[in-house]
Order: sequence, then C-alpha cells, then structure tokens
Amino acid sequence: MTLILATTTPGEPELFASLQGEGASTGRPSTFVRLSHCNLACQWCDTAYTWRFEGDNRPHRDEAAFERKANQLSLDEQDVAERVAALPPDRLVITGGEPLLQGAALARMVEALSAIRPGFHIEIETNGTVAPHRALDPLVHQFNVSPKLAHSGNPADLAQIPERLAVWAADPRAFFKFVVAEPGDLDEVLALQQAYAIPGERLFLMPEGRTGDVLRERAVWLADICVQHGLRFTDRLHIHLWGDTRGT
Ligand SMILES: Nc1nc2[nH]cc(C(=O)O)c2c(=O)[nH]1
Ligand code: SF4
Ligand SMILES: [Mg+2]
Repeated sequence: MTLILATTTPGEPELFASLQGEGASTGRPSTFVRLSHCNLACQWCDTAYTWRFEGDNRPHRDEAAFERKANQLSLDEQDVAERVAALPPDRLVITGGEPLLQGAALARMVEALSAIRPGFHIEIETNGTVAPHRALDPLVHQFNVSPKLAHSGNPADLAQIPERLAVWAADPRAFFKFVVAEPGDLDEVLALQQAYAIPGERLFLMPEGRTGDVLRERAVWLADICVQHGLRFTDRLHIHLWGDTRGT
C-alpha cells in the first residue's frame, strides 16, 4: 500500500529534516513528511501544489495550476518509514495538504516507523475537518489543528465541522492554530473559542504571510491582540530562515 506525497522536485518526495516552524513545538528538530491532496481550497494556501492540479479552478491568489505528475509521488509506507528513520530527528511532523485524508496508510507507516526506530513523537498538521482514522488516532501525540476562517475563501460548512471542532477542543493533544490576515479576523476566532470552550493555552494566532516582511508587519498588531485576549502567538520560523520554499 502507498502514501501519496508532495514533491520538492519531480520524482523527489517532500520528506526532510528541519525545525518545526509553527505552534507549540516551534524550534524542535523534526522530520517532515508532506502528503498530497486537500479537501479545502484556501485562497492564500502556500502549498497549492498539493491540491490545485490542472483543471481545478477553485480560486487561489496565484492562480497557479500544478501538473499532477510533477507534484505527486506514490511511495510504499515501509519506504517512507525507512526514510524518516534514517534522518536525525526523533520527532515526525506529518503535514500536507490534508494528511488525515490518508489516515489508514499513515497508521501503517507510523507502525512501520516504530518497528524500525521506536520512541518517535508524532505530530500531525490538520485543517480540522477530518476525523483521524481509528488506527492512527492512538499513535499520535499532538494534533496542530488549523480551522479555516472566512478569509480563506472556503464555504463555512466545509471548513468548520461543528462535531469535529467539539472533539478537538476536548482533546488535550490538540493545539489550535488560527491563521490571521487582518485584525478583523479576530472576531471569528473569539466566537469559535467561546462556542467550543477552547482553552487559551491551546489556542495560537499565527500571521498569514509568505515573506519575513509581511510576517513582521502583521506580528506587531497580532502580538498585541494575543496579550489582550490571553491567546498564544506563533510566528513562522521557517519562513524567516529559509523563505517560502519546498523542503524546508
Ligand atoms: N519548518 C517547517 N515547519 C512547519 N510547520 C508546519 C509546516 C506546514 O507546512 O504544515 C511547516 C513547514 O513546512 N516547515
Ligand atoms: S487546508 Fe491547508 S493545505 Fe488545504 S488549502 Fe487550506 S492551507 Fe492549503
Ligand atoms: Mg506550510
């Protein structure tokens, strides 16, 4: 059985060691596996090469269409596990796209990884709309849940699934990470925080931005909002260090 990964260049899987750049584990050395496919279409998505293939006309800021063959790679789960085990970090961040769309195969990959090299800390980046496969769920230590607000351009009934948000809010492994582009986006975050009783300790605000300049500019007012509302701030460390590039 296989996983469908994103690529850095055609034929090369996006599987790399780096520092976790966002959220509660920022700064921790981690290996990243980026899976292809997403069930949403955010107009500012910085990984549109995981979903916006030729023929997909959902709106995106760059209007880019990606060739599927150049941007996807099927790899055996055992192969993925071996590649992860061969890199130095003892933490794995699985991202996408929406990685929970491939939950059953991910569970087999994580099982294979723990057979090769036990003790990995497993973190999953998710848009929060998909329930983790029942075989995967107990293998995961941390979910970084990033529900999408109105400015993403997704219909609310696709982007925010009430039953799912309630389950994440009650799960101490789940850290929420809201992408904020303008101060006005805060109202929507506060309404969700209240509706689902999300503790401020598990709620991050992160500026939307694909350059250090934009992130720095937005961090100024976003930091102040975090102080006022008892929420956590997260930057995007990897963008400051390496820019908006694949495999970093
Ligand atoms: N270094 C680094 N940290 C990250 N944290 C979340 C990422 C993502 O794209 O989901 C990401 C990423 O792409 N790179
Ligand atoms: S949910 Fe994530 S991967 Fe999917 S379109 Fe939005 S930003 Fe991109
Ligand atoms: Mg990213």
